[in-house]
Amino acid sequence: MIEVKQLTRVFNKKQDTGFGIRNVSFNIADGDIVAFVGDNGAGKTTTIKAIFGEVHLQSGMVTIDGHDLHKNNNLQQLSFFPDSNNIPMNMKVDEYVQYLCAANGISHEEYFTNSIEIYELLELEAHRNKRIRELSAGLKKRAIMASVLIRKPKYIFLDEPTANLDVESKIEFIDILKELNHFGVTILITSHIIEELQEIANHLVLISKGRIVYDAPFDNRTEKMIDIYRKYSNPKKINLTPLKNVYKGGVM
Ligand SMILES: Nc1ncnc2c1ncn2[C@@H]1O[C@H](COP(=O)(O)OP(=O)(O)OP(=O)(O)O)[C@@H](O)[C@H]1O
Repeated sequence: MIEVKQLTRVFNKKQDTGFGIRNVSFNIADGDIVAFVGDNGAGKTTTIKAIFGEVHLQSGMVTIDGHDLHKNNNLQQLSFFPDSNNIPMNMKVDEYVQYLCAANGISHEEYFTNSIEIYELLELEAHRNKRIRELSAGLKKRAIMASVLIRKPKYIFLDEPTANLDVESKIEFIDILKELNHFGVTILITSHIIEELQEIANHLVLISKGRIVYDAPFDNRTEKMIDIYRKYSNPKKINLTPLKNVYKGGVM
């Protein structure tokens, strides 16, 4: 179990109005697929980076099975699937994967054996010696997925893994996540495509303006994530008057 406790990071001095996250707390039980949902700028990436120790916190801590996540190599049980802009573009795919394996205590033998299977799964074999910046958006996501899967982590945190993917690749990624969960991998995933989260999540955490506004188990057979989002995230209703003013005389 991962316990996220009272994480606070505000990015300017005005604690009341500054952007960031405030007292973010929620638990991730082993075996869960947590949908972490919020609008642009709500604080999802900041929270995930804070969990991985990549954001300096003003307060809060994260534990794994009751122990500090950031001590005794505990963090190696987790793997982060970052946004494609946050990966080293000049590295070759295989260099990137090997680097992350080495940094997370994976032996060269394990990297070698697993990489053969995972490159085959993700159809990356022909691209492993290409620089990441040369890859299409979809292939970059596959390279990141390879770096995650080869390490066989117990927990995976995915920040918009399906953004920019075509429909077929999205379905493949979701199928991979479902299968990983059957193998006992615990998952936290952010996405703006709520339909795909509806399909796989069994726990929903909503964040709005840096605060958790909803945190509960989710049953996709009886609940609609979009309805919970509308109720708790309080999305602003767009003022359509300017559009009506432009179009009131009819179209060209
Ligand atoms: N290093 C930083 N310096 C200043 N402000 C930051 C920094 N990192 C994040 N923020 C601000 O904190 C808020 C939360 O950003 P974050 O990237 O966590 O949102 P998000 O929910 O992941 O959004 P998106 O869906 O657009 O990716 C935003 O207003 C963002 O501008």
